Amino acid sequence: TCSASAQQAHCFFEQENSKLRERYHAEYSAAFTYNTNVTEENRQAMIAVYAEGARQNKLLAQTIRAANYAKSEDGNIRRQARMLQELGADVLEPNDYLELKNAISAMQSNYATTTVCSYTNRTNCSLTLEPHIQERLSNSRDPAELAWYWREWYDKAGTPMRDNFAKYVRLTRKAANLNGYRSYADYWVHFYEDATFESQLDATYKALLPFYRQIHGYVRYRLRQHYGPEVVPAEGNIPMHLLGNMWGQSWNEVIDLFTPYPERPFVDVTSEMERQAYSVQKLFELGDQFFQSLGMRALPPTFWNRSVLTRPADREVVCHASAWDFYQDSDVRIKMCTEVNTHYLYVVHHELGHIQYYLQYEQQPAVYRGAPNPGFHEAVGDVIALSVMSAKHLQSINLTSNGTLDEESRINELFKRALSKIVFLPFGYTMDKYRYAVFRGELDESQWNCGFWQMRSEFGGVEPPMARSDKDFDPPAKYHIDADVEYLRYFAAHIFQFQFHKALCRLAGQYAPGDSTRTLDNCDIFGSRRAGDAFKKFLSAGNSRHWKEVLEEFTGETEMDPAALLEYFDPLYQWLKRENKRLGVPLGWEDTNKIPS
Ligand SMILES: C=C(C[SeH])C(=O)N1CCC[C@H]1C(=O)O
Ligand SMILES: [Zn+2]
Repeated sequence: TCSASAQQAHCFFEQENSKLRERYHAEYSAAFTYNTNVTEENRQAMIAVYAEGARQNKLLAQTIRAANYAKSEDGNIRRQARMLQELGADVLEPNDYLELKNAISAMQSNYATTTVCSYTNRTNCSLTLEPHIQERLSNSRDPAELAWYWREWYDKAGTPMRDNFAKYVRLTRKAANLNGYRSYADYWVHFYEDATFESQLDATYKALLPFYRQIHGYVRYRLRQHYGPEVVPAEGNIPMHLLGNMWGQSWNEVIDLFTPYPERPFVDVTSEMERQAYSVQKLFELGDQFFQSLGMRALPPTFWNRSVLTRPADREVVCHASAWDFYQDSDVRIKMCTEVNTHYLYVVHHELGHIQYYLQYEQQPAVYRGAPNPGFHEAVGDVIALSVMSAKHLQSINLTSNGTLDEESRINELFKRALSKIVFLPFGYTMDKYRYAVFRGELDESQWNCGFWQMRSEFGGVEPPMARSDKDFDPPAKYHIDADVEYLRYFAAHIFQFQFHKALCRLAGQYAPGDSTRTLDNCDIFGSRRAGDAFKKFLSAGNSRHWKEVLEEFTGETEMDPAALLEYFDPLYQWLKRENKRLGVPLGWEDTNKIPS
């Protein structure tokens, strides 16, 4: 046993980490069974396994506290002790814990099983978000049809979940307070190990707002030209049902409505993939080959036979894409309802980024098998996707003919990328600023819905297609709000990914400051072992070291910094400022009038 050995603390944590491996394996196995077969029996079984894990984690935290390991003179022991003492919801008494897990899984089940009625055939009420509703939001150009699907989804996926959400707010607040946090928001932010991270979030949003206002103004102007002044205001909020995404978080699905140079050739990857009869399997093989080209890990055989990569015909699943680590040796899987199109080409790479991170840090003790900054985990796949989506790479895999773009095509491409990367920022900012306000009691429960839309308007200049009130409850119409998934990680990832991209492109010889033949937006790191080595070193540390240390070794920086993002998009930013001035496009927006003032 450990007590005899001189390295008592190390022996203790080695033992506990091997037990954690088995507990995490059991928890993620039960959760995967539920997520890939949404039944009441599987939901209950998952909650039972989590409840047992919570009981064990509580005992472990008490033992660590009693032994005062958090004060050890060994930094590694201190770090592990501090992390394992953070109990989160596990601190709750068993009945509160069960009530919380039941509320969250009820919201997740509702989200996963909600179907809506067809606009064109009201007796058919079997339409699912993926693929049916998303296809209509991307391809319909009828504002009435788009408003129909928007309202159907929010009324059925959001409003019925108000009581579960209220329970979730009450019980997460109780857990946070029992753990010594002022609120669940403060508990969420502590994972960034940086007391100033929330103010950096505010500063980054403000730094990018001028660029976003240029995009927002131009899109509103072009949408108004297409749909007319009855549908799109000249200076007000953009009605979000026109933007090609249920939550207005990315607008690239409907870029054909506002392509800067519509006569210029466009890299329409979706139709090219269809023409070449691409399979779902092929999308994952592309991603797998990319990581292998960098000298990184190949997908293990178990990935291919244990993942759920398309929606099964015979059972309900949680379609929202996710990557899973079963805390064994290379037992990693993805669950998603993949379709063959550009959107899922991105999502496949995003999820494979999580998988690669799992594989790179799997030698770490269980407690360190995670990212030191939640934003890192969400950035890995996106960095690879930045190379994949470049004209140079798409040509190398025969998905486009021209690998180098003339200035006008380049503006089209940069605009399309900005419609997901820049447009996303006010959305991501609002997802957590709203929940922080709710968790901190700054937004009264009577204002939970109107406050949500007020913030979407204030920070992003978008609004619902029709009036909403506090009889509605719209936030749970977004997966992450049902599933208790914090969102700052995605905002941070949208900034970090350009810092990673710049460092990797430089290592791959694909980028040099001031060299117009090697710019960030046409860099493709495919095949670069130098880039791969640096990425492996960064990822394999897992959560064993502070994120600023591993970031500095990787990119030379110690902070989240939008400079690389702004450099990537600079040609577009300059173009938009000139074009909006030339067209007389008004910038900015007023408060929404879709909520009672
Ligand atoms: C693809 C995933 C699973 Se981690 C996701 O939730 N994402 C990826 C980008 C933003 C966010 C979203 O869909 O809201
Ligand atoms: Zn992700």
